[in-house]
Amino acid sequence: MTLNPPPSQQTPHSPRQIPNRRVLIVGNYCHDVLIQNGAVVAETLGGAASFISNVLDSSSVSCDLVSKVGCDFRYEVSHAPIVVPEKETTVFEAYFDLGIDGIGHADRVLKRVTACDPIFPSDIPDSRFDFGMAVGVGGEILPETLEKMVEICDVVAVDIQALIRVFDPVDGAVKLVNLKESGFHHILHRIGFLKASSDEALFMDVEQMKQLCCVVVTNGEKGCRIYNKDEETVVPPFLAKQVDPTGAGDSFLGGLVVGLVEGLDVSDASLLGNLFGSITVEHIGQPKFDLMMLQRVKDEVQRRKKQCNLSSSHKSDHEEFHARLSPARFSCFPSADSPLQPKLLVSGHCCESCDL
Ligand SMILES: Nc1ncnc2c1ncn2[C@@H]1O[C@H](COP(=O)(O)OP(=O)(O)O)[C@@H](O)[C@H]1O
Ligand SMILES: O=P([O-])([O-])O[C@@H]1[C@@H](O)[C@H](O)[C@@H](O)[C@H](O)[C@@H]1O
Repeated sequence: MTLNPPPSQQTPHSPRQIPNRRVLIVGNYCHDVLIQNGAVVAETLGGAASFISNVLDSSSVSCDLVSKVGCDFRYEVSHAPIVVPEKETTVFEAYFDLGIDGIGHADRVLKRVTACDPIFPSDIPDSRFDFGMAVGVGGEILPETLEKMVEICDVVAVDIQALIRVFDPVDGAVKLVNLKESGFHHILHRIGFLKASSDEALFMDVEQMKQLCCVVVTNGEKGCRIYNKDEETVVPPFLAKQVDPTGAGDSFLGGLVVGLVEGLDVSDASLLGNLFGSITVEHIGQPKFDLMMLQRVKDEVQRRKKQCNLSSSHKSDHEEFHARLSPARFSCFPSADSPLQPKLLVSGHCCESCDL
């Protein structure tokens, strides 16, 4: 599958002296508090920006990151955030035993407890980028922020959660509004990719959106599905032992963009997304990717590119690439038991039996 750039991105930009920087990530870091049976079981660095930059850094893809936190921010990160003195860092509580949440996760109810400042257009550098990633978690991406991103980036990938989340004024519970009523609808024809989980996809018209941009719908252990104009592609998952689902969608998007930056087509890049998503659910908080696994992935990506250059008939065949990427072969399952395991552990599923 090849991507048709949106019309706004088909026109060449005015001549530039300075080459593009690679990837711009826009979204706030946050503090995540994981709660089970009324007790805090873990406090971790969160926010889509943190999971995505972890994937990009691990894959040696250079990125700039624009994120805001308060003075209370308590993590050392490789991409320094803007510290807003009078504000607190965004905090999310994730409850793992409250049943179905407002956004449909059977295993997680999210509440935004505090919110740092939005990210304004003036916070974003005036450089040009190959890829922009609009990945807010707590409502920090404004329509004018996304407008600036589509101006300065050749292709923009958007996580729908950055656009459609609203927060209960009393307890901060996350709810979703339809994309049409989100205040971003007028910009959507200018973006390249829209990523949604299967629960979030219920809040948009996929048939309409796939005519405007490439839509990627993730579906947990079942992998993902790509909708691009009239093409639809199912991309199979990888085996995983789920411990904590937090960050899977973010790492997926990181893997997708790594693949695109490396020159893979969208369906092959989505396989990388599935791979990083599957490894993320095996960890609490930020996953540390195994160095040997990362090297194998790099080698396989180069091999795949050569293969696709030699024969266009390979392009739609995922099976070999999928088998060679399979993390089961890299024995990267976590070794230690985690405190969340008894409740959240999902036994591994075989990708061959996927019924997506
Ligand atoms: N239990 C799992 N087993 C294997 N892969 C998973 C699992 N959960 C998530 N993933 C991978 O991570 C991606 C994103 O997960 P998903 O749960 O759909 O997103 P979100 O975290 O936004 O709800 C999936 O498309 C899949 O590739
Ligand atoms: O799990 P996921 O949906 O990919 O993404 C998560 C967000 O939904 C959540 O708001 C945030 O607190 C987590 O750190 C993570 O970014």
